[in-house]
Amino acid sequence: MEDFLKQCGGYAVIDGGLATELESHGADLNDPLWSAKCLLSSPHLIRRVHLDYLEAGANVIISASYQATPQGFEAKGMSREEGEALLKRSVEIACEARNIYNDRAAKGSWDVTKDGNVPEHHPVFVAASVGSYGAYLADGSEYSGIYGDKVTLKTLKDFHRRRVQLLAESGADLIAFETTPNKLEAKAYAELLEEENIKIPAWFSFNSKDGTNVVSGDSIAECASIADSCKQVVAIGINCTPPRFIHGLIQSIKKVTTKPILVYPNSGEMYDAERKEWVPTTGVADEDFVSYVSKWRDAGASLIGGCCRTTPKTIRAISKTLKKESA
Ligand code: MET
Ligand SMILES: [Zn+2]
Repeated sequence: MEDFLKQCGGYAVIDGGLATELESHGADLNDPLWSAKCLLSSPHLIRRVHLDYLEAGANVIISASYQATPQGFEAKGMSREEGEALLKRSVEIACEARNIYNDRAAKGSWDVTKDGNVPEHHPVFVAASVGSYGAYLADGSEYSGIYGDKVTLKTLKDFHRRRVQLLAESGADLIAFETTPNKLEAKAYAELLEEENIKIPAWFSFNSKDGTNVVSGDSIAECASIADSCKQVVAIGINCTPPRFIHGLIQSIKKVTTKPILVYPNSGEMYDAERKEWVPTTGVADEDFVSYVSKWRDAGASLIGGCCRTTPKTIRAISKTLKKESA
């Protein structure tokens, strides 16, 4: 990760919301598989959104496997082999987007973007997304972190094991454990990475709704410490959390780790778990989002991007800000 950050000029740009951007291109993700539904119906659209993020300046693109699980595909009537192939496909699509991007860079044949910017060629990592158990349940519990007493460390490890094994062999550069809502799940990830002797690095990213704790109420310091103790973890941070909470969370994480810190907040809009939709008007405008970027960087974040409801426009603005300041 240190080398990669150096190649990126000190700071890396993470992509923006994948699922919500797919939706704004007309994909209907009202399904337990969420963005993974597009692996079946419109892989070309996933590739296009990855490419849009790359051309906007992203150094890390995150695959469409957030809510893709062997268990979820099986529930759709697919065979084990079909489900596993689709999971790997999510990473292949991201790698294809990177190839197209590198190819265009080599030939200098960019699509000039709407605002007249010519993209620059930059290093790219493909991250394989792993959403939480709560994301698989698709009942909003990834934002409550409350799984009930029946869900133990073993339940979570068994649930995640196969997907993690598959993604580790998929050609991705790292595994992105995203939107982790509690410390039990962080512990499950850390133990799995060691038990399975996973060869690619990982990042652990948590979500918060109060700026002090992760969504379950577990302390961010405890969660970040679990990540810090795991040797495969190369970066620790926060995603899908309103921008206003990020600064304080970076400070809390910094107290317990020297590993790079990543942040990719959502647009600040609220998610209505019952209606399964984002409530507009509750968020911050792109310009306001970007005005936070240098503060996050100064507080100690070295990978910065956006999560749900952020767009290539947000990412382009983040990239410009970071570049300006490291120049
Ligand atoms: N990388 C995932 C996405 O943008 C993160 C979702 S957080 C609920 O689709
Ligand atoms: Zn999100």
